[in-house]
Parts: sequence; structure tokens; C-alpha cells
Amino acid sequence: MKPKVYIARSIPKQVEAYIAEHCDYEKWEEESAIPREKLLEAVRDVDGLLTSGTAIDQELLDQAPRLKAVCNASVGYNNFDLAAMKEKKVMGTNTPSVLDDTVADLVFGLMLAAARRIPELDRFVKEGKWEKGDDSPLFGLDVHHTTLGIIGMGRIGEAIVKRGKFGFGMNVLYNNRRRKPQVEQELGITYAELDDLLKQSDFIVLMTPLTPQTENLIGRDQFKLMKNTAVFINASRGQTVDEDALYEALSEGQIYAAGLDVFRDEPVNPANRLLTLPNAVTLPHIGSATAKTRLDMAMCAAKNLVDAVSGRTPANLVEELK
Ligand SMILES: NC(=O)C1=CN([C@@H]2O[C@H](COP(=O)(O)OP(=O)(O)OC[C@H]3O[C@@H](n4cnc5c(N)ncnc54)[C@H](O)[C@@H]3O)[C@@H](O)[C@H]2O)C=CC1
Ligand SMILES: O=C(O)C(=O)CO
Repeated sequence: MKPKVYIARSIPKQVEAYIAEHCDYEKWEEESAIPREKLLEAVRDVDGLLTSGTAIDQELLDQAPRLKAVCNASVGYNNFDLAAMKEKKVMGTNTPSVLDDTVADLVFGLMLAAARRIPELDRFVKEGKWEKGDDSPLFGLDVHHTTLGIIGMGRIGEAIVKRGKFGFGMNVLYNNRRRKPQVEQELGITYAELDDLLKQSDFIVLMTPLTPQTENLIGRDQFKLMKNTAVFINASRGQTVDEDALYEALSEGQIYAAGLDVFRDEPVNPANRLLTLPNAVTLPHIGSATAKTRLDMAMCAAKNLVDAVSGRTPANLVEELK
């Protein structure tokens, strides 16, 4: 008998075909996200679950006595209650590496958009406001040959460094949970304590996972340390930043601009004050959202799933559950 799995998010046809070769399966057929009660019902008799972002907590695990593995189609796994999964001996996997370049490209897109005011000036042109004369009100900031500070020097962080160093001639500082001497040497980057990085950088990119240690890592005290010409980019998770403090920093000119791919509540509440600011460039969590990369991520998650429910150790078991 084949193992049984549930696919709780939309995936490309060829990925579904791969799962079908190895497993019996059911899937959430609609485009909208699966409601919690449907998910709780769906996991009752399955060996594996393919998802992303859904809370995998005690309640869900209690509903799923056969569950052996939850396979995220994402690299972030802050949706996992790691202690509860460990206790129930449920494997958890993610999709590292396949999205690094795609996310790093988007981070640079946000840096350029915020520094050169691209969305704001796009609206300006389309609203017919472009007139001959003094164009100094349209000036922005250079990205090239400035100092880039990256908080969270992991796989994506390193892909950002390569663009910054070799494409834009930037000086790169980094802060990380652990210092990385080999990466410092290979890529020519410099370790800095968090406060020093915040004080010295022209562009600050937050690229850590969301953990108890990184929740609200950047708040009022941290924005106060930044230059008033600094551009702040968050492509990690919304909860790493105090959004009220960010609103104040942007509206009071403590920093120049921000580029945000992530928010505390997603989809972002249309009443979120950050959306009213011309110097906040806002995106709907699209860091990895290209067709090729999303296919690679879904296939990576599917391989993890099939391996886990077939008695093999999946390639991308998350560190805390090894
Ligand atoms: N916006 C988007 O669409 C995407 C967002 N992400 C986010 O980016 C995160 C990072 O992804 P990867 O680079 O693949 O992960 P990674 O695990 O390779 O790198 C994360 C780095 O952050 C460091 N870190 C952890 N806690 C820290 C702390 N308190 N202070 C400083 N550094 C700390 C780790 O030591 C590690 O080097 C994901 O966990 C996810 O939340 C990832 C992909 C797409
Ligand atoms: O992979 C992740 O963690 C994302 O945020 C979406 O790609």
C-alpha cells in the first residue's frame, strides 16, 4: 500500500505527478488558502503533509496520529512548533538553497526602488506631474560604492553579498549569530556588532529567520542608531521588526526609506500606516516568486515528502529536528 499524503497548497502539475507516482494523495483544490478546520480534518489519516506557512502546532499534531512529516515549500519554518514536533517525532523539512539568487535579486530590486524612489516616481510620471525645470526634487540616493550591512549571513545573505561586492562595488558589513571567518575571507566582508552595523551602513538588509531571538530585533532603539540617509530592507519575516517604530522612523525622517517584502500580518491590513508612506516600498511577500524558483521549491518539498513517508531520511530535515 502506498503512503497517504495531503497537499495543502497549490503546486505545479509536474510536482503533483511526482507525488502521485509514490503516494496516494488528496489536495486542497481551491486558490484561496486552506481554512484551518479543513486542514485539521484533512490531516486525520495522512502520513505526510505538504504545506507552507501553516501553523504546525500541538492542536494539529493531536489531530494527526499517523503524521510522520510536514514538508514546507519554503526555506523559512517559523510555522513549525519545533518542540511539539520533536515530542511527537514528526519530521519537518524546508527548501534551502534553490531560492537564494531569486530572493537576493529581489532584495536588490527593493534597494534600488527605495533609494531611487522608483515606485513613487513611476506614479509621478503616470499622474502627468512631470514638467520641465528644476529636477532636484526627484533626486534619490546612490546604491553603488556605499556600505551595505546584512543582518543574518546565511545562504541568501551570501547571495546578496555577491551582488553588492561584485556588481555594485559596495563595502559589506555583516552581523550573524556566529561569526564566519571563511566567508569573511572568501567574499571580503567584515563582521560588525549589531549596533556598529546599524550606525555605519547606508543600506541595512534584514535576512535572519524568525526565532524568539529575532522577534522585534529592529525597533525604536535600532532605528535611532541608523543614519538619516539609511535605507532599511526587510525580506525576512514581518515579526522581526517593530512596525510602529518603523513608521515613526520613516515619517519623522530618522531614516530615508524602507523596502518591505514582509509584514507582521499577511496579507497586510490595507489600514497599515506603512502603506501611506511614499518612502516605504511595499511588496506582497514575493522574494522567491518566480515561476522557475517556485517550481524548484515545490519539487524540493515533494522529494522531501516522498522520502520521509517512504522510510528514507529527507534531504532537508530542519536542523532542530535532526
Ligand atoms: N521574503 C521572502 O520571500 C523570503 C524570506 N526568507 C526568509 O529568510 C530567512 C533566511 O533564509 P536563509 O538565508 O536560507 O537561511 P540561513 O539559515 O541560511 O541563514 C540565516 C542566518 O541568520 C543567522 N541568524 C539567526 N539568528 C540570528 C540572530 N539573532 N542574529 C543574527 N543572525 C542570526 C543564522 O546564523 C544564519 O546564518 C528565512 O528563514 C526566511 O524567514 C527566505 C526566503 C524568501
Ligand atoms: O521560503 C520562504 O521562507 C519564503 O518566505 C517564501 O519563499
